Amino acid sequence: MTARILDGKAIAARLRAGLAARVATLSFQPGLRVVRVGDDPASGVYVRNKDRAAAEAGFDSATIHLPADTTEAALLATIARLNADPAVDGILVQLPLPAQIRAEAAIAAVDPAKDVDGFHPINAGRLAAGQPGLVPCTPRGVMHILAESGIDLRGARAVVLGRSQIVGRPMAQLLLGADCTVTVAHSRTRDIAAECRRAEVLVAAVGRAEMVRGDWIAPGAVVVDVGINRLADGRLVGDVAYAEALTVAGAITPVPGGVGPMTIACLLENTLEAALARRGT
Ligand SMILES: Nc1nc2c(c(=O)[nH]1)N[C@@H](CN(C=O)c1ccc(C(=O)N[C@@H](CCC(=O)O)C(=O)O)cc1)CN2
Repeated sequence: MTARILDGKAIAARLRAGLAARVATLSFQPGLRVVRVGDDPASGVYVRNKDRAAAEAGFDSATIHLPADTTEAALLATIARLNADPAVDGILVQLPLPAQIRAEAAIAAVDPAKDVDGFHPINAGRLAAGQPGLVPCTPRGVMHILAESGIDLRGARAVVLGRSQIVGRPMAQLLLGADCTVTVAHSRTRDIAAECRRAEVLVAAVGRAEMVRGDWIAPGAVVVDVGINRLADGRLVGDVAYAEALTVAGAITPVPGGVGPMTIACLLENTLEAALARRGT
């Protein structure tokens, strides 16, 4: 058996085209500002890709690039200025941040109505309470892939591997909201492989290259690989050993070309939503 490949790149392209068509009907351009601090090379690529995707879809997008020695107070002042700017609908602080800045302080400084990353505690709380709010882009992208691929989640046993604020926890909330029975497995879980083997839907978000082996996967399971790990030889791999998983899973997202492109498409979706809500349209 070879798993069906869930083509996130194609789904993201369709989502972006749909968003561009909606933006073209508006009397204003939704405004997005991405704040990058320092010179992390991977962040440079992601920020450029976000900026380009936003501009292509008709958003008013710009990156604010601050030096690596920026203080936390200076970053918070930049965020405060963007919070107060009526032309700005969405603010995103690219992670990781340099060591002298607490990510949680930067996240909490963003106006929740402009928090297009969905990381602010107010938006995280809304998601946990089942209330509408801005949802983190990567988990939102995973839900789009599953929906577009016709995967029935009602009553499914889902295992989320990883408990980060950015992916694991919101992912679990979204799957719960879609009527899955959800287990969150993490570094202290006693037998991770056994938990994964129980999954009909397995979402791997641990940030460890190829940690999930083929024999951790139940035959026919849907495997969503959120990991993006650059190996020493330059290859990009996920958290799942892809070649092994292909022979066991029923469906799988590749890396690259799976969840990653959805993160950027959902950032645009969040920005449009924030703009429509803020401007009362
Ligand atoms: N403020 C945020 N910081 C970070 C987030 C985030 O959602 N908000 N997520 C990641 C990085 N990220 C977006 O910022 C991101 C990572 C990867 C991709 C992507 O499209 N990956 C491609 C491969 C790209 C490559 O060749 O390197 C793929 O998977 O096909 C998009 C966005 C951490 N920081």
